[in-house]
Amino acid sequence: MNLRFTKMHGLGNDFMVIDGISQSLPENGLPFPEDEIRRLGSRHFGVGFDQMLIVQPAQGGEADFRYRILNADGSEVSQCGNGARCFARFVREQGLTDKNEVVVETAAGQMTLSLTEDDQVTVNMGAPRWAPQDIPMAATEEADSYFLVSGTQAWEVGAVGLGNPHCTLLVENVDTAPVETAGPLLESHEQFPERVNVGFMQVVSRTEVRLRVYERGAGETLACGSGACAAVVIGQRRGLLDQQVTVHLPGGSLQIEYAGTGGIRMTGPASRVYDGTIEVDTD
Ligand SMILES: N[C@@H](CCC[C@H](N)C(=O)O)C(=O)O
Repeated sequence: MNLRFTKMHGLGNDFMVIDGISQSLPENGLPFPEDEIRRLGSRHFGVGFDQMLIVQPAQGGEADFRYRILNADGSEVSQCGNGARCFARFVREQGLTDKNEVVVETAAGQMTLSLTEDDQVTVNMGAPRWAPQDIPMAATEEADSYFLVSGTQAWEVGAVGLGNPHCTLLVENVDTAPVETAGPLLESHEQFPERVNVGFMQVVSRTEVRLRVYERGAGETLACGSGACAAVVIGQRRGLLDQQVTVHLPGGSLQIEYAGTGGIRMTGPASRVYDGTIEVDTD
């Protein structure tokens, strides 16, 4: 069987997007087994992506759609900020909706996505969850920062749940931050039972930061939307940042706004790269 897909990206965080509304998928909603997702995610042996996104009909309530997110290592997760913007553009361009405001359900709950006239997408990412059990993280009580120890190394991080787990370290300069070495150690640190996305944030001013993210299940990406939201609310909690912050990532910039209550708003672009077809083994 042939399956159509669209390659998209949000600031270089790239996705293989599959329309599971106009194409029929297996009963579990997943067109590929985990090892095949890993192969397709490979930049040498497959399509190459950070995450695969699967668009499905909503299961109920007031949502317009449901979408599922799979990391390049095949693990299924509940939140993806850049993916949400690409998802919104995808359902409009595929003609699956004519709405400019789309409500989508994910395993993390409902989100509202708004397509703006200047071709940007704003996502209400929901409220930050600080309680350790909601991140989830092993810690006796909620704190502004936590010390994580691994062997002879220790790091001070802020941690927050946004439907997926994040921790963020403050660094002097993101260009020289130990992303390739500390990233994997912290991603699977024992205090994060579901692993964690690891952000390295350089505060430039109260309204501007630079950020690199070592993503759970994907390694360092050119941008991480939920990581940008996490870094901003962690910086705000420490009194370092204002309500509106521009986050510069290797792939480009996002605008993040959080007033201390309600949801975090993230605004940025979403781009289509190409449409393709792939043969799926149905045996
Ligand atoms: N790139 C994403 C986050 C994707 C999921 C993440 N790797 C996880 O495992 O939680 C974003 O833009 O938020």
